[in-house]
Amino acid sequence: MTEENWLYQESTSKPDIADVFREYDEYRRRKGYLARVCMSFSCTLQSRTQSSITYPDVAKQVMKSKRIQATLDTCARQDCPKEATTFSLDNEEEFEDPKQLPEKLAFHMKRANHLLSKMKAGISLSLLKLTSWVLHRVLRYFLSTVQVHKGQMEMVQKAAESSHPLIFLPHHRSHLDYVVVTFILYNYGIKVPHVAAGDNLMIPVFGSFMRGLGGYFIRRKLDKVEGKKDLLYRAVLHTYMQELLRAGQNMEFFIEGGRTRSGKAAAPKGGLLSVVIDSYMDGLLEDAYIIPVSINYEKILDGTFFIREQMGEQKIKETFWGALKAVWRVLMSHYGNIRVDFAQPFSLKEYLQSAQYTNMEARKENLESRRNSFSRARRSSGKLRPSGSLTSLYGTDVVVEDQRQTVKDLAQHVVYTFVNSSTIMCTTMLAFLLVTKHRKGARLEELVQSFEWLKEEITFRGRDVGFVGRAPTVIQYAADVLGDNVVKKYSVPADDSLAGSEDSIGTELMYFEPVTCLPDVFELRYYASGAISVFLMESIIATTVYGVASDDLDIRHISTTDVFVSHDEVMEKAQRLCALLQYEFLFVPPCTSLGTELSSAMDKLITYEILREEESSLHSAYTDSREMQWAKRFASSLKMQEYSSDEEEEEEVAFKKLQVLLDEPDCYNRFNFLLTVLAPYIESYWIVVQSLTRLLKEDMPENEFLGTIHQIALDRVEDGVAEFAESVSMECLKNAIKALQSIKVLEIYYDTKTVEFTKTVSLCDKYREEERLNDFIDFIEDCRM
Ligand SMILES: CCCCCCCCCCCCCCCC(=O)SCCNC(=O)CCNC(=O)[C@H](O)C(C)(C)COP(=O)(O)OP(=O)(O)OC[C@H]1O[C@@H](n2cnc3c(N)ncnc32)[C@H](O)[C@@H]1OP(=O)(O)O
Repeated sequence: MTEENWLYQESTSKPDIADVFREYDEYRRRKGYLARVCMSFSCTLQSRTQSSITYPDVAKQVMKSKRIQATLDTCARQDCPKEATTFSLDNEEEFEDPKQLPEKLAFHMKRANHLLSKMKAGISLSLLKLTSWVLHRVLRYFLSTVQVHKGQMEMVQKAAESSHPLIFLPHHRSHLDYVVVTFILYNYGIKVPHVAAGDNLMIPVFGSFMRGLGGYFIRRKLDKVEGKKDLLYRAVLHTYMQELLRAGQNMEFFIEGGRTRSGKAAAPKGGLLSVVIDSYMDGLLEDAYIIPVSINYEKILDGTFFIREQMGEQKIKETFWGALKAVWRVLMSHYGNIRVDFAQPFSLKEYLQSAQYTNMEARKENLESRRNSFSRARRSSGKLRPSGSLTSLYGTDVVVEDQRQTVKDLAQHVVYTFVNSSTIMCTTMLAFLLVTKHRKGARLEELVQSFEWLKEEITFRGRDVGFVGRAPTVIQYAADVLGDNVVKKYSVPADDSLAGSEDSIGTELMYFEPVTCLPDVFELRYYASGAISVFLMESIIATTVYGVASDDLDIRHISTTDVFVSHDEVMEKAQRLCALLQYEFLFVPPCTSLGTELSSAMDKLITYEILREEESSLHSAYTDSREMQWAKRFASSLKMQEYSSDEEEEEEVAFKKLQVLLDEPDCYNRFNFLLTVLAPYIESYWIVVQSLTRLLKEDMPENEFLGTIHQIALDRVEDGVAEFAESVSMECLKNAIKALQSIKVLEIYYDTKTVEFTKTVSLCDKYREEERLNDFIDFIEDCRM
């Protein structure tokens, strides 16, 4: 048996994991020859067949809907010479030339029909059957298994038995994502979803297939002209989705709005999700089940498209020939195993109700009154009304901020769930170890030790790993799957200085070395990113402790020096670090407080004996005057004076301090490991904040600023001074600018003095003082390894 086959057998030997290919084969084998031939095309894994499921065309209902009628009226009136102030159709006398109205109405009606026909899906059962049959054969060319968790599939099937639509929200990594999700659902006898596809995918032949398999096409930017809402387009999309939901159709969309370029989840978009929430608010939908999905690959199929973009190059446009070439490349390669995780389905209704209790009372009242007012409106006269929405995509006015937050919260909850419930594949584990613990490379024995340690850490934190088997075999397999451009694998004689093990002189040792130079390092980092979420919060605390104690802490070797940091300073600065990295990671779900999560991460570091907590009073706690001053400032910011009016008492307030213990190898290694998890990001952010001093002299066009910092990052790598080559990541630099804007260090405005109203970056007033800006830069500088 070859090594690969062995691993294939092993990886599906977990009792709760099913391989869709193998289940299909066994099912067909059990059925006998005749049945096998007859059911060749229609075979699904479950007794419930797809033939009993219907996929109605809702186009007629869309065009007849009140929302579309009212929007047509609005658009027609907007085009007429004199604007009307009301949406009612019976106000024609207000126009200079009432004859124009029907003409304009007809024009917009034609446009609405055109938009809808370009958008809508047309699911064909025969095409689904044929595609499933083809996929069962073709996918095996380049995949070993498509694994699902049996318990999860049972939960999804149970949810599908209810009368409510299922909303699948997957993490978007590859073009194979939607194929695999529909393929699995089809095979498990679940109604396949309608999937929102960006209109860039409307390419000849492929586009038509996609429609027949559930794809409907949406613009990736709703409004063609910036600042002007395309009301008709929004209304068509909104109504189309609502009618699908009303008809009980399942849905799927990629809430991040595109494939991840870094391997991490991107900030979610709220447009399509707002329609689902709006449908519930409108009373059109009694309930729906939300199902976050994560699709985990051993090797990503989409090649290295993201490397170009991380290096600052333009995205390549999707074309027919490009798609054909990609299919051919995929068929000629091997991509190992895929594991698809469906998180526990949750009821939208229950989520919104519990959000009402946990979130602000005000939001609750808004939602309630909104729902009630809509029900009243529907019961009242049959007159046309604009049906403008307050929570959603189609708002005739501005979406209320409070309602927008409800949608954002749900979107973040979904992203948090799919990131934190994803299975960690063996390639991710190997890449993660190679960018953190073994950046300079390691012998197989060393990697085996680290691999087993990492597996234990992952499973201890309640996450699953996507393989079974002995670590040495898994590591070698993972290195082969990742390929030579990511991990170099070679043999070295045991007496080589690299090997260094005395008892193995004369034999050969396997040595693994990550490729850490540009641009290939982005591929390595891409895979490694999948494991960051496991250690994220602990890494934030470790990085902050290091930042706070940087003057006294030398992490180059084990040290027995007593180093103390203030507990509250660490907590406060950790929150600031999270705010700075807000576009890189989602630290906590919206229903949880960041402070609580940081505290429990700190408790973990205390348990590992990296930190020791000590209680002490303010006046004796710190010999260092900087910390003393900080502690006093912090005390006053906590409004201690409310409890103690005189200075004497304030001085006696107990403060927690933390001793940093790096005298044991285990603690020292873990602390260093935690620092390396975030270190490349810190380096990118440091490059950006350092460059802020340029803005002290004058504001800069945003593109020029971004270009300058990208060039600085590239030069640092070329000059050999960059610690991490991946710090040049364009996505990271852009995220840093967005975060600085969000925490009000930077502001971006349109320069009206230029002809094209150039987007310009400038420092916020507070940071125009050099001293203040330097303080801020120092904070990031201190966190750098
Ligand atoms: C067996 C067989 C197997 C084979 C099987 C094959 C399957 C064959 C299927 C093919 C399937 C392909 C699938 C490809 C996969 C992709 O193409 S992924 C890319 C396309 N998908 C997406 O982007 C989905 C997520 N994106 C969104 O939801 C975005 O919001 C939209 C709808 C695209 C719009 O984006 P945008 O124009 O950038 O605007 P955005 O700022 O998000 O907001 C738009 C409006 O939404 C509303 N909105 C936004 N956020 C909020 C909020 N938080 N609260 C309330 N309202 C909000 C507002 O009205 C807002 O307008 P404003 O009031 O701000 O003016």
